Amino acid sequence: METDKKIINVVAAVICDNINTPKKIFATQRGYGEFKGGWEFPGGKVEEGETPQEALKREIMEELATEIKVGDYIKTVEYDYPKFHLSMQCFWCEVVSGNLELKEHEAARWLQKEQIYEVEWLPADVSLVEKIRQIV
Ligand SMILES: Nc1nc2c([nH]c(=O)n2[C@H]2C[C@H](O)[C@@H](COP(=O)(O)OP(=O)(O)OP(=O)(O)O)O2)c(=O)[nH]1
Repeated sequence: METDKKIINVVAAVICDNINTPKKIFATQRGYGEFKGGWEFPGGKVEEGETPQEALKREIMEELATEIKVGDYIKTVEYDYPKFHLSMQCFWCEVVSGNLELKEHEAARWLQKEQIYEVEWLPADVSLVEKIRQIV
């Protein structure tokens, strides 16, 4: 990793049907910006003073108008994009209330194990997706 590169700290929610026995995961397609059209796990940048869990709950409420429960930590993705270094903490999550309305995203899909590579994941997500595929 280049030392002069900006580090962006992000949290991502792997929203699943059931946190104890996940069989389906919720993927979203970015609706704007540099990575528009790429598929990801909803989430975003952690703000100062927030825990990762607080950041995730805030982001999912903003992006999907949905309240989530944040469960176990999955992994932290470290990925060097040309313009920044991404450090992304990922957690299993479950819907508590709300309907996963797409406020910012272009599209969304619930994916089962065998469908997981049907969408074009952002480059940073590939290692996470592989780990999840071994679990669901
Ligand atoms: N939320 C999320 N971001 C991801 C994933 N994979 C990945 O490379 N990213 C990148 C895309 C963005 O550069 C960054 C997330 O920041 P963000 O969601 O706040 O995105 P943004 O650039 O639209 O920020 P902003 O305009 O809202 O400030 O991390 C992922 O699975 N989920």
